[in-house]
Amino acid sequence: MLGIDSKAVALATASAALSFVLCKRHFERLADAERRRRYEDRKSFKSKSDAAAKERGLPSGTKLDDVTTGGVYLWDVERLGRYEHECILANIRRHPGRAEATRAYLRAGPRQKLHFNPVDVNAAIVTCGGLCPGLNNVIREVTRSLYHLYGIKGKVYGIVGGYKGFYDPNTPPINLSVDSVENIHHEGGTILGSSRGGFELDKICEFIKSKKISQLYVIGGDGTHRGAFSIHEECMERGLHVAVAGIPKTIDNDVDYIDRSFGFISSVEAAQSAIRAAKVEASCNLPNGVGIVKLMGRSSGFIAAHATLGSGDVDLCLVPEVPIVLEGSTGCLPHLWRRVKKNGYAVVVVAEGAGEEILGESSETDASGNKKLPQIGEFMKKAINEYFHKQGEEATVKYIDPSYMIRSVPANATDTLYCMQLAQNAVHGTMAGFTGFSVGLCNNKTCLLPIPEMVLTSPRQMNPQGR
Ligand SMILES: Nc1ncnc2c1ncn2[C@@H]1O[C@H](COP(=O)(O)OP(=O)(O)O)[C@@H](O)[C@H]1O
Ligand SMILES: O=P(O)(O)OC[C@H]1O[C@](O)(COP(=O)(O)O)[C@@H](O)[C@@H]1O
Repeated sequence: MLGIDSKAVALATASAALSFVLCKRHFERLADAERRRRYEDRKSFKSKSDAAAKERGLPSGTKLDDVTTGGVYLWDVERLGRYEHECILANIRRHPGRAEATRAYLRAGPRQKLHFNPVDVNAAIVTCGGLCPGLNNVIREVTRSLYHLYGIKGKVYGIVGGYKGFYDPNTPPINLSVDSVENIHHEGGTILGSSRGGFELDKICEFIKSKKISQLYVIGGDGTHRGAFSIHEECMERGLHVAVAGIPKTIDNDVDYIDRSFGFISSVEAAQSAIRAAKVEASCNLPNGVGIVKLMGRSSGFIAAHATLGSGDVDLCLVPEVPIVLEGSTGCLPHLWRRVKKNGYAVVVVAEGAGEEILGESSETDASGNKKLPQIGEFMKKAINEYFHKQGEEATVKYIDPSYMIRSVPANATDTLYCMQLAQNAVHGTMAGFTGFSVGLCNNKTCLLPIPEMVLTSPRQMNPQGR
């Protein structure tokens, strides 16, 4: 009797273990398939954007390995010994079992030898694309560095309203002086104004030539940097003696190679008040309150993810990098239902570029050629209402879109300091004669970065599986 029972127990245990293993394998296979699908999605997104970049005739990312005034600065570490400049190793991560080329960037900072005589320097500053906290700080610090650190005797032109301001008679340039920029860093936006679209290389170069400009500071995102590099190349072509420096601006934090873009931290901070408001609305409005906050992030969810993690109050965060699953065991609607049933309310943060796989890609574009985005916030509001209705209850969904409020705030102290470092180092770079470069924090050190390479892999995305 005892023998039969123990056999039965052993059999039952073995069969339970087997079904556990099979079940586990099944779920592992499902998880693998999902990971694979996401990987393929990301790969096809990247190859599409690379193909689009090629079609639009963007710079191919040529590497120059010499330090000249026309140089772009990306070196193999083995060759660093040939130069007297300090470099910062770029790709410090090593994948086990994979050989990697080591790259390094030229460290930014003042140089002993100046290429330009400060007496002869006329400069121009332009801000392009969407707004971002810190634009005024950069304008202020470039102007102050030119006059205070290097004592230039020429003019600093503020180009009004983006690239068009180089040639639009309705928006003539303004003169920037140490006095006129003294207090601008307390304000959001840009005192110069900005715009999308409009880039007439010939007219821009004509302006540069006619005003005898020898240094151009271009503050903008990947589109603006593509323009900046074209200006640099055209100036070289025409034999104009001009140093062109980019200062990367993006509220979305999607310019590649840099640790973070200026203004990003201020925006994440500004998003906190919207999330707090959504929480108050959701928790006070019965029945079943849900607060949705839409944040910027065209093709990457850096702001949404950082604001979410920084707040600790968000139940669901949707980003472009992770396809949205609405229903089913891993669906976000049942998840929200469970959160509301447990806590009485729920808070959702959604990046504006999330959910294209559900809503489809728009064929419309803005003046710069950036594609318009479907209305994911409104879509989620409707989907949540319908889901609760299907469960036999009503939800009270409040939708908040604070996008412009978040990018129009002044820079906080951290970004103010960062903007100062970027601006000063852009000026150090141009005064030393470097051109066609951008400046940014790389592994926590300010570096001069090669524009063609930087724009080739921008916009970057978050790695949802990253650490
Ligand atoms: N490939 C390019 N070559 C030259 N100018 C460009 C290019 N792409 C965009 N621009 C110009 O740069 C400016 C800003 O571009 P936009 O895409 O709106 O913002 P961002 O620079 O923030 O990406 C616009 O005036 C646009 O016309
Ligand atoms: O409505 P606008 O001014 O075109 O700006 C909206 C877009 O600008 C962005 O802030 C990014 O702009 P930039 O690439 O110019 O930094 C996106 O997040 C957003 O989609």
